[in-house]
Amino acid sequence: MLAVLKKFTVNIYERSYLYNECKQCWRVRSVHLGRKNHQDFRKRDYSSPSGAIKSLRSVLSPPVSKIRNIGIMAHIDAGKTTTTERMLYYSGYTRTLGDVDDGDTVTDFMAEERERGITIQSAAVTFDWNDHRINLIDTPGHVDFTVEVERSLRVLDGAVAVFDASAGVEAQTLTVWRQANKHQIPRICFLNKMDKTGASLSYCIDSIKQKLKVTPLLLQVADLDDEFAELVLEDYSENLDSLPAGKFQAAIRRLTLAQRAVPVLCGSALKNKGIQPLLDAITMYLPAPNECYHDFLQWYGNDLCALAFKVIHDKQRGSLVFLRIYSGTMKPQSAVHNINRNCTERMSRLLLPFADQNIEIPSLTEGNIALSVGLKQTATGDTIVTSRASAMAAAQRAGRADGMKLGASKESESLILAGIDIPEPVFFCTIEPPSLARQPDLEYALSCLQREDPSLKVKTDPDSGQTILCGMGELHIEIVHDRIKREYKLETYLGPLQIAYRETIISSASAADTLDRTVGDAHHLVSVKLDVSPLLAEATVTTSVIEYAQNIAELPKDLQKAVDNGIHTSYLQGPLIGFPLQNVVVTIQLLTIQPGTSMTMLSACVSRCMYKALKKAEKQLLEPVMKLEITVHEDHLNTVLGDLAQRRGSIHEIQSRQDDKVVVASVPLAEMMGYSTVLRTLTSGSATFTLELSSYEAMNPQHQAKLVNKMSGLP
Ligand SMILES: Nc1nc2c(ncn2[C@@H]2O[C@H](COP(=O)(O)OP(=O)(O)OP(=O)(O)O)[C@@H](O)[C@H]2O)c(=O)[nH]1
Repeated sequence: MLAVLKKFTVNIYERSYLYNECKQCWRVRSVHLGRKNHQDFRKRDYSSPSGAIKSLRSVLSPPVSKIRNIGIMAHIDAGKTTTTERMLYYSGYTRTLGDVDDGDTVTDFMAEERERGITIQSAAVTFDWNDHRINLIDTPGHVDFTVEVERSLRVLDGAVAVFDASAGVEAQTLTVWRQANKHQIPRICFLNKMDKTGASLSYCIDSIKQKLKVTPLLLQVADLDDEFAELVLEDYSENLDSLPAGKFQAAIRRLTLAQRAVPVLCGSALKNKGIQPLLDAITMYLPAPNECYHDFLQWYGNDLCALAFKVIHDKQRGSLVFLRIYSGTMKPQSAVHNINRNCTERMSRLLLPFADQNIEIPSLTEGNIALSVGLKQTATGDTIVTSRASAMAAAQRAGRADGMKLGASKESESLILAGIDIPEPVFFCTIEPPSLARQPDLEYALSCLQREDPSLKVKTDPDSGQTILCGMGELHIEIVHDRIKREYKLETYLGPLQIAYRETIISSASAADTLDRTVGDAHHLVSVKLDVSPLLAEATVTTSVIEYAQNIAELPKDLQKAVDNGIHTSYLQGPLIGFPLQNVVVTIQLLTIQPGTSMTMLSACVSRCMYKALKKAEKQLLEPVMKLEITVHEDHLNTVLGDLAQRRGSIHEIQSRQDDKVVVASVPLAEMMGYSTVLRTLTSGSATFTLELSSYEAMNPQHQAKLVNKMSGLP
């Protein structure tokens, strides 16, 4: 069987191979469709949906083996939204074909998405295909929203990677692909835009092999090439019986689930080509929820365990929480327990995001995606169970399973389903309401948005008291600003966009400090001596690292916490221009506290002492350096490279992609402000780029001095 399957991976230009492949492709489909002769296959109409719109009454919980929780992931503009719209249309649940260019798609439902033509939030959509329930999660392609992608990947059992067939594997696809590898998600590839000039099957297959390092199984050629399909179906039809198609299908499924190979299909969503075979492939090759192993399921048995993977705020219904149910049953009008927030709250209604409507349902079982109404505290990434008691019981089982006695907090930690890696924001700016009286409205809007989007951080400037918005990119912050205006009817003012620098030290220093203060009747006296030194670690450490000299006896917990707090406070504001520290280790050499001294005074003294030590050390400013990938026509290459040189950019590689060049470079973020406009002007709008945080790197002394002067208000 494997020997035969290998034919899928050999030179795709060989006619004999192509014949074999189409033959098998046809066989797989004919078995799947339950059609026994070629005539039937040819009659299948791939250009219009089957029958009238389906009755939504048929929406009941299907058997778990018939559920597919699938994500669509890709580079920006590869056609995810168009593909999703076509799937809904062909599944028979929507009557009209939505179009991103006309702004009337089902999944891009936020106003910003419809206007900008990009997908910002992953929206779950449910529909049925060939007796299977498909829960489809559309994920955004823009690099500012990688957290959205990660969040949706967490709850998927399989994924479809959509490619622009004229571009092959692009930067963002690679990022999302790696994220999918991390979650071990079986995938199939859909080479979209085959209708486009410059679309190349061979180029895409090569780039999938080279960049994604996977074995592609090409499953579909015949559907796109009528002449070739005719050859296979008519002239060679007598020779098709050598291999049972069911075995082929099973082998492809095994390879896909084991992630040893990736089925590749092609089509054109815009021209309605290849969507039905893609839906067939999703049901045939991607796994059902009960085929995916999750460690924690053994602890819950039949109890409810679900993960909140998305929160949206609806004006009428309040917050709507998308949940992936891993075990048990969810019912409306019931209380559920949130392990992360240690609170119990009531779910009023349970909905199924079915096609373009939300359908009220009496219950939903494991493997499904539900939309709940009424949960007021649950945020993205929270774990939901039946009750506090069931969480405790599961925690005990988890403890027993590990064969060790776990502390209470450790037990509950082990029950929180794996969280999402949230990268540190690189941009920030102040945000102000139109008047002081509207400050509470702003705080409310920001707290709702943060519940939806964990990559959005909100802080208060300790000196000015201003609210600071921290985000993943210019677009991210711009969209938050737009949403506050649109959804919360609040006109806010953003300060200039600033870069989140970091600080570190490159030499050690020591300091001592004593705080002696009487407040009312209480006398507080504390003395501290400590050293700060650079932490020589390969990885970046942004949390405080504290060590105690050997002569210091183990501190009681409350004292230790007060010391931690003091150091943490200094860590948040470095000595140069007040940016957070990284890679600094603090060693407490001496600590004496008079009984009766408050913990706040202890923290204040430690913090002040650390600041003194940091001031003495040699300081270094670190700036975010981005990985930049620009796709540009070769005519504009030199102009783009010249411009990059002026931006302190280092070029790593220039790849050829047909008539285009792909420039891979690293550039300090400070040089990339407003780059999209500049690039558009330089290349007459023909180039595209992606930007992603690569690392924080030391600034050279001149740039550092210039920035420090600027930030300190010096000429
Ligand atoms: N020629 C051609 N264009 C397509 C095809 N599919 C989508 N497009 C166009 O490509 C553009 C992007 O399509 P979308 O469906 O919004 O892509 P997306 O991947 O969802 O984009 P983001 O949500 O921004 O990441 C639109 O202008 C579509 O009309 C196709 O098969 N052929």
